[in-house]
Amino acid sequence: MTAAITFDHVTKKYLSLSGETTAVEEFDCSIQEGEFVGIVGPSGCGKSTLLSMLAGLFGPSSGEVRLFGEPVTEPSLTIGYMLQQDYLLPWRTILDNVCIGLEIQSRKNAESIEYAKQLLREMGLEGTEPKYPHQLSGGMRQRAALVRTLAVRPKILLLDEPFSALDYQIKLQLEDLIVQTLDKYKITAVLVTHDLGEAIAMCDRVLVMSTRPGRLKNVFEVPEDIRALSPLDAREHQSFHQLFRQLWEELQDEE
Ligand SMILES: Nc1ncnc2c1ncn2[C@@H]1O[C@H](COP(=O)(O)OP(=O)(O)OP(=O)(O)O)[C@@H](O)[C@H]1O
Repeated sequence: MTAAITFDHVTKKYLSLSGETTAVEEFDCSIQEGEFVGIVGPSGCGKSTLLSMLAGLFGPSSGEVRLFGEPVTEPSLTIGYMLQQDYLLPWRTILDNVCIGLEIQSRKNAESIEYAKQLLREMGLEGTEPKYPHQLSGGMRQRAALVRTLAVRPKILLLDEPFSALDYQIKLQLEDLIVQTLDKYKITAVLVTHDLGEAIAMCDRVLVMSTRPGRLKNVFEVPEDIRALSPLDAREHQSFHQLFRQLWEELQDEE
């Protein structure tokens, strides 16, 4: 079966006035359709660089990045990208904000607006359609950003530390919501995070990267008994603590 995502011997070097930086080196990995994969690693090891290449923002210096078997050459409509900041436009209502991707792609119509409204309801944002971003809490804004990303029906969702600006309780609620949504809409996802617990509680597999230049150092499968639980309940499970320690020790060697 063709993988949803393939990194094939990917190396990325940045050139700047201060010289050349090899961010990622010989990174090899395949992610199957419907899988949810976490990437953890020391600061600056190239995690965001990997997501940017998946999103088609720039290409690798060598090697190839493929989506469903096709080389990535430009930003793809099959990708949704969610960042730490919500980037909602303050002068637009929530409904107009969540429809912005549909507008850009000339796909805004009665059916797609109804779908956006359905997503707002599923994210617990019913009634916020006519409001403006400043009238919403941080957690609500981030949920609105998630709706904006999902409204264009991406096949792949990239999450770059999407919860790091939120308080702990809101973060756990959002983790749960995202896992349910990915499952419901059969979306493949990649999560970059510094929070090992978050990666274990949400993902099917966790990739550990080395210090820069980032290489794939190890891969940990999240046991089925954790994956069957909600991100909140997973944190109570014995296997969660074992895996947390393994990941922690793996990363200690890298700091
Ligand atoms: N546009 C750029 N030009 C030059 N160097 C860059 C550029 N973008 C990133 N880098 C460098 O490449 C390396 C990898 O950066 P990247 O942001 O991908 O790492 P990261 O693992 O996501 O980091 P963090 O965990 O701190 O967010 C870093 O050393 C960074 O300074």
